[in-house]
Amino acid sequence: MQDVLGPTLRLIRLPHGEGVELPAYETRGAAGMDLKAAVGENEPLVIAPGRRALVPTGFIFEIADGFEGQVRPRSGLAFKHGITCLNTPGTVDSDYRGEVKVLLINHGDEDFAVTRGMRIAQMLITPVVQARIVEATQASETARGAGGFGSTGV
Ligand SMILES: O=c1ccn([C@H]2C[C@H](O)[C@@H](COP(=O)(O)OP(=O)(O)OP(=O)(O)O)O2)c(=O)[nH]1
Repeated sequence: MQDVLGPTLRLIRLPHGEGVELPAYETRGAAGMDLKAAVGENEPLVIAPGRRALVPTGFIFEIADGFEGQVRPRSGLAFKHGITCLNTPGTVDSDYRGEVKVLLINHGDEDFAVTRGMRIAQMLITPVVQARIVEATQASETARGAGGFGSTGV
C-alpha cells in the first residue's frame, strides 16, 4: 500500500477499459505509475518499424488542480524493442476529461505487438504553476546576458 501523501487521482474507467488493471506504482519508490494498454483482448495493435500508434489506456484521469500528468516512456521497451513515446513527455492537463492515450513510436526494426494489459508507458504526477504573462519592452540585465549554448565552456 502506498504510504506517500500525494494528490488524489480519480480514474474513470471507460467501457473498453473493463478488466484492465488500474495504473499502479510497481515499487515503493517508483516515480511513475505504469499505464496499461486497453486494446482488444484478441486484437493486438501492431506497430511496424518507423510507424506510430495512439494506444488507449481505458481511463479518464482526473488530475488535481495544480498538477499535471507526464506520460513518459519505459526504458525497458526502448532498450529491448526501440519503442518509445513520440511526444515525450506527454502532457495531461488537469482539466482534460478525455481518455488518456499513449503515442508510441517504433524505432526498432521489427513489428511490435501491443497486447491488452501490456505496460506501455508511465505517468508522473507533477506540480505545475501557471505564469502571469506580461509583455515588456526590454530584458533586465544579468551576468549571463545573451550567452548560451555552451557559452560557459565545457
Ligand atoms: O501523451 C498524451 C498527451 C496528451 N494527451 C491528452 C491530455 C492532454 O490534456 C490533451 C492535450 O494535449 P496537448 O496539450 O499536448 O495537445 P495539443 O496538441 O496542444 O492539443 P490541444 O489543442 O487539444 O490542447 O491530450 C494524452 O492523452 N496523452
